[in-house]
This record gives sequence, structure tokens and C-alpha cells, in this order.
Amino acid sequence: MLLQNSKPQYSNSKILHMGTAVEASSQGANVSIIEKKPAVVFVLGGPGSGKGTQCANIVQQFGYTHLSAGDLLRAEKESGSENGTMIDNMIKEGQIVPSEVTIKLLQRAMQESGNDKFLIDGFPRNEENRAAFENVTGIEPAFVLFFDCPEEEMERRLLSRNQGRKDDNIDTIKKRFKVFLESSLPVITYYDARGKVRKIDAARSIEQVFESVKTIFEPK
Ligand SMILES: Nc1ncnc2c1ncn2[C@@H]1O[C@H](COP(=O)(O)OP(=O)(O)OP(=O)(O)O)[C@@H](O)[C@H]1O
Ligand SMILES: Nc1ccn([C@H]2C[C@H](O)[C@@H](COP(=O)(O)O)O2)c(=O)n1
Repeated sequence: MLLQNSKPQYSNSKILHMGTAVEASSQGANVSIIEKKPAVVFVLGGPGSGKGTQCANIVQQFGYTHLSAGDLLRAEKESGSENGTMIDNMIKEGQIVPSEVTIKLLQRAMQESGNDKFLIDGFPRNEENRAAFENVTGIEPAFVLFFDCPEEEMERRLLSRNQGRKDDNIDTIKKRFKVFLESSLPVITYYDARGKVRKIDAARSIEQVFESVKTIFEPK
């Protein structure tokens, strides 16, 4: 098993129901994104492991659309949605928002993008996210990009991120680490058992990490 043999930093170790498919609006065709069988890469790793940073590089070089589940949830909260208070509370506590909410946001963003290849960053975050996405969309990821990074390094990065995020404080960071270990790592283990995990040593410079990432996306 990849996660066990290659000394991971952590060793302990939901978009459309065909019936609820969102119809294309801005792209002209009334075809749901799911029917187009998009390529999906899940981008996972602990808080601060560098997922967003590397996704920006992948977008530039390989033409994917980057969808950050966290960014979509923050934008939904800011939009004054009826779920705003719930989302805000969950984020402050480092907890995971119910799959139904996150999947709807991902579904809409995929539909509106017009693209057919997606980096889904920070999702699935737990078994409920994973199973619901699969059930609702029928989509299996092409692979899972896993950024493996020690907690101390992730903590350093988050505390100096300086983007005004409410959850980048030490109390919430500790809660996020706990949720990552208890709920998110099992999802990575699930995909690893199916040969889908591409693990990257994320404790290096941004440039070094991207060199490794490129080898995964470049055509063989
Ligand atoms: N390889 C790296 N070396 C040093 N700093 C990095 C590296 N990668 C990202 N950073 C910095 O660390 C911080 C966290 O990175 P980023 O936002 O990409 O992480 P993330 O995994 O998306 O975090 P989250 O899950 O909290 O959204 C940012 O300030 C970023 O500039
Ligand atoms: N699938 C997800 C992704 C994110 N969230 C919430 C909880 C996270 O702590 C927060 C920030 O996510 P990040 O930007 O760090 O990826 O957003 C969630 O509930 N479900």
C-alpha cells in the first residue's frame, strides 16, 4: 500500500443525480456537465499543505479549472445564502459542511465553467462527501493528488498565510488537523487501496513540489 510503504507523514491511519442535473446555462447547450463525462482530479492534503498554490500552477500549465470547495463555501456564505450562518460556524470550528451543500456548489461551478477537466481541491473531505459525490454524479476521479506535509510545516504556513481567513488561528488550525486525521485521511486510504493516489512530498519549495506535480500531469 502506497500510504504505508512510502512513510507518509500520517501513518494511522458527493454531482448530479441524473434526475437533478443542472442544465447548462451560459454555455449554450442544454447538456449537463455530468453527461459530458468530465475528467476530475481530487486534490487532497492537510490544511496548508499547498493544494491551492499548486492548483494555480496546474491551471496555468495544463488547462484545468480549479474548484476549491473551501472557496465555494466562503463565497456562498458571503452571498447571503440561507446556509451562510451554518457554513460560517462550521468553518470557524474546522468542521465539515454537509455534503448536499458542497456538492450543489461544485455542481454549479462545473456547469458554469464550460470546461471538461477539473481540479477539485479540498473535496471529498470525509466518507460522506466521497460516497455522496459518487452516488449523485456517478463520477470517479481519474486520480487523487495527495500533498503530504508534516503538521509543523503546515502550521507554519497557515500562521503566516495572512489572507485574513477566520480559520487561520491556532485554535481552529488544531481542530482542522484533527478533522483531517480522523475524517479526511481515511478517504485518501480508500482511494489508495484502489491505486488512485499520487502522493507528493509537499514539504519542499513551491517550485520543487511543482516539478513533481508536472510529472503526473504530463502525457506519458
Ligand atoms: N511549498 C511551499 N513552501 C512554502 N510555503 C508554501 C508552499 N506551498 C504553499 N505555501 C504557502 O503556504 C500557505 C498555504 O498554502 P495554500 O493556501 O496553497 O494551502 P492549502 O493546502 O490550499 O490550504 P487550505 O487547505 O487551508 O486551503 C500560503 O501562504 C502559500 O503561499
Ligand atoms: N469539502 C469541504 C471543504 C471545505 N469545507 C470547509 C471546512 C474547512 O475547514 C473550510 C476551509 O476549507 P479549505 O479552504 O481549507 O479547503 O471549509 C467543508 O466543510 N467541506
